[in-house]
Amino acid sequence: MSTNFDLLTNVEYGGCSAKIPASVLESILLNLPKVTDPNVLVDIDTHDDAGVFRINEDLAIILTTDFFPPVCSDPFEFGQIAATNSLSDVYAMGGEPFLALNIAMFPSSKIPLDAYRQILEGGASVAQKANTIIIGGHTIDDYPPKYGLAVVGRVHPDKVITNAGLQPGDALILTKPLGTGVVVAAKRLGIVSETAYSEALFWMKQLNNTAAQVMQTVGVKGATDITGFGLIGHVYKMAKASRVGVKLYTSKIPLLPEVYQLVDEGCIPGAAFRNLEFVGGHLNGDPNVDYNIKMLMCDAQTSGGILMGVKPERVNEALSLLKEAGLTYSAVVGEVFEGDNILITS
Ligand SMILES: Nc1ncnc2c1ncn2[C@@H]1O[C@H](COP(=O)(O)OP(=O)(O)OP(=O)(O)O)[C@@H](O)[C@H]1O
Ligand SMILES: [Mg+2]
Repeated sequence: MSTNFDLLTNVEYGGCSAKIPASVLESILLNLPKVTDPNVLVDIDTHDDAGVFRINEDLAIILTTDFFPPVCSDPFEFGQIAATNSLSDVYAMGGEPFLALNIAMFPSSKIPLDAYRQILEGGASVAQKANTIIIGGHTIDDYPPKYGLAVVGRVHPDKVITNAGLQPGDALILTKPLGTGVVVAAKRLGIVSETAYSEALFWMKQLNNTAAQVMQTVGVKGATDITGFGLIGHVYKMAKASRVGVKLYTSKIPLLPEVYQLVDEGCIPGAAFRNLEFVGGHLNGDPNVDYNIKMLMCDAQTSGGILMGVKPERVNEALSLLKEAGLTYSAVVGEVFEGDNILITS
């Protein structure tokens, strides 16, 4: 029998907005022992999406894990979104996932067990779509529930895409609309329409697989997926790792339906303010910049799109391929320059 248990009644904040603030994470990771193995192509030094290890001259493996509390009411959809988000870090590095483990925390005495079954089924359905085999997992009794995957992917060692690979002159393309954090907060408050909520869920369930293929086709070297630190936070991390400056255009940012109005009415989740604080003095905004869009650029995304640096001569090709693949909101949202600041202009 299937139960209809509303997971959102059980969490204060879910999805990638449950991550600890980026500045706190950075200060903790600084103290971990340094990695010296020459086969480690990417480690935590550059705060990238996943670790990459070279097996031989034709193969490197990508390893990543992500899990979080519910971001939507329906258990099956939560499983789908959490799995899509976990797989995303492999795609962001230009790879193809193929193996995974379930990682789950579930309060077996507080929530009907059937909801757990549905979460795992949602995850399994996405893994299947991504040609990824789930070969095991781990479950802890814990409240609130949390779910995600540990994923192994593969990539050619010369085709690894990193957050340190942006080059001055690159155009920045974003593949999904922003505002999932705002929509989920508004859903809890009962102030978002069912249509806008469904649209947010639709985008959180879209795999970043086609974006990864397009990146390889047009020779992208620098990319990341936009998640808990928001567009601004992830751009700042990329700019720092790539030693470049980035300019973002508020008028070009793709947004989910209703989110501009919701932010205008004051529906701004706390994570957005933490992300703005993280970038702090490195952000130089045009004083006339639209405040609501600036806050949406800070909104913590769950299972967000890929932000990729594309050579100007390949931009039209990349945009057509992304749109043909159904990523209809894909747009150039900024550009990379020699420097070290994040500029926001209209
Ligand atoms: N407990 C930890 N131990 C070691 N490294 C960590 C730990 N937590 C995070 N990291 C590292 O910090 C960096 C940033 O982590 P974060 O989870 O923000 O990246 P991410 O997986 O791309 O996020 P998202 O899944 O939201 O896209 C990564 O290099 C990650 O491996
Ligand atoms: Mg990531």
